[in-house]
Amino acid sequence: MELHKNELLQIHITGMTAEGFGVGRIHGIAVFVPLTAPGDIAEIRIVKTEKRFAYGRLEKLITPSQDRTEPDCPVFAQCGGCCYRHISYAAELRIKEERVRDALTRIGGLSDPQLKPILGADSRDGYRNKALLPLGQGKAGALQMGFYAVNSHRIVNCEACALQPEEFRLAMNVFRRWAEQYGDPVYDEASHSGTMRRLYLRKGEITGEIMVCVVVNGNGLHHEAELTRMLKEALPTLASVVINSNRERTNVALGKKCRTVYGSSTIRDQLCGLEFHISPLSFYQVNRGQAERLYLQAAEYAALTGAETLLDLYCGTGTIGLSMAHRIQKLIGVEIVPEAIENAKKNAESNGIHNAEFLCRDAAQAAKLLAERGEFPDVVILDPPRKGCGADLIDTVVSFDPKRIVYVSCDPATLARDLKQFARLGYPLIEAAPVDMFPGTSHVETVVLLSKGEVDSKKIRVEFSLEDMDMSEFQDGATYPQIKEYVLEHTGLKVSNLYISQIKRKCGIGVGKNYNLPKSEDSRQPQCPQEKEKAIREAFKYFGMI
Ligand SMILES: C[S@@+](CC[C@H](N)C(=O)[O-])C[C@H]1O[C@@H](n2cnc3c(N)ncnc32)[C@H](O)[C@@H]1O
Repeated sequence: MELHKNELLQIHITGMTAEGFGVGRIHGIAVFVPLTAPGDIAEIRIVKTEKRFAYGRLEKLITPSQDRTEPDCPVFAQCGGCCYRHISYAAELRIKEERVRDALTRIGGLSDPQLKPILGADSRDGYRNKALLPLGQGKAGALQMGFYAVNSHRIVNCEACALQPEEFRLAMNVFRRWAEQYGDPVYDEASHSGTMRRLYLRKGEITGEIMVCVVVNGNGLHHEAELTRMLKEALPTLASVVINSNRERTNVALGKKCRTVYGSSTIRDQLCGLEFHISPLSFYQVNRGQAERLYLQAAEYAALTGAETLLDLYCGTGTIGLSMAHRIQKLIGVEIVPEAIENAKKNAESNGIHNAEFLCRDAAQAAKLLAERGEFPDVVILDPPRKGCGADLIDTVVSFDPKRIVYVSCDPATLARDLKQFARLGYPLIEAAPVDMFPGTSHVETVVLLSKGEVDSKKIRVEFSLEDMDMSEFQDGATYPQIKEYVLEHTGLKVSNLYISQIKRKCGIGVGKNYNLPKSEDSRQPQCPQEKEKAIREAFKYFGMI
């Protein structure tokens, strides 16, 4: 049976995708429907069909899921920021925990991963200490500021975001007023013209210090002094106003150059009883309260005795390692962003920590350098960006022969991929603990312990069968929607299932025997253009499929 565009059908939603779309099956075909929830029985209209799945639009709820709640945000349906404001927090946590388990079994090949119950947050709202808000021009010329709609670069205008603290609402308000009177032209992505690209806000939750940064296509703004004056009036704890220059024609949000217009070039916050200085370009966990819980879990897994050398790879401003520095002999932190390393050194000094060394390098290169220096850390902490660690780094980390490896990840798919390699090299997963760092949104963090030694063979069996899986329409590794999302996010290109399946064939990755093959020898199927092939291959690499 096939599904047809515009068909009106009934569906029972049984699961949720990583992007936060409800998913159910009609005639055995998976249908993804935004704004639905597991347990919903709904009337939907098919809006797009692919060979093995389809997208639907919610038309009418017939029987709502018991998990449903009334969304408390006026732009929830349009905004790509949150995807769970229509269900209870308990249901959100259940879905996220299941997502981690699913990645560990489906991608990581673990038949029965040891998973702790997910660590939920005290509050779903007001937790974000950082917001990077794209700016645009509305139809009537008004400033647009908010988040992008799902899978697009269309700005959903927002006056106040529930995830953010009150000071960000005030800063946004001031910026709008200032822009109306004094603002430079808003940046236009298509023509790469105009000046104001983003409003970037940060808050030190404990100190209350606020940083306001404007990202510009150029060197500055014509009326910076006016902006500072208006911000100071509205925000008594304003500590820093910064201009970030980003002249690149890319989706990368921040440029490399910052100029402080007012106050300090950093703001301060406290984490695990220590004080941290944070530059605009340095990574800092967006949910401070949950970061403390995550670090506590990481410390428990690290099981430090006081005698160890601890290697903190991807250390940012040094937060994880420094929070454990009093329980070790020596800390080595590695990070690629120079400003973050400067912060880390200052953070060690201002907290009176003298057993730390920080290296500004690529993690894989630094690990090799340490091996050459004959430094063999006893415990390694890894906290990479979403793309994960990569094979080279994993090899070097294993060559240190550490007692324990603690891996903190913000992407269950790449975590699972990397765990598979660690397991092959003798470091199986002992336990994983999901932590909800980003309530309301689709993201979930996980901290895991890997260790050598005798482990129950049942827990580390690395094999799986597609037939066992509930989501059997998916191929090995990432799903087609995940690949599409990755490609769109990283290159701005839209790729079809046909193109993905063509490149899968080229790479020797299994696709269904007749999946997307031309119906006859001489039928003229469009061929994936080179640019898209490159982007799809990058996505395959990212998900560990090649
Ligand atoms: C998820 S953050 C973790 C930061 C820190 N551990 C924390 O908890 O705040 C990942 C960090 O890795 C850094 N990074 C990205 N690619 C890197 C690379 N190839 N080598 C070293 N560091 C890298 C980023 O700049 C960022 O600070």
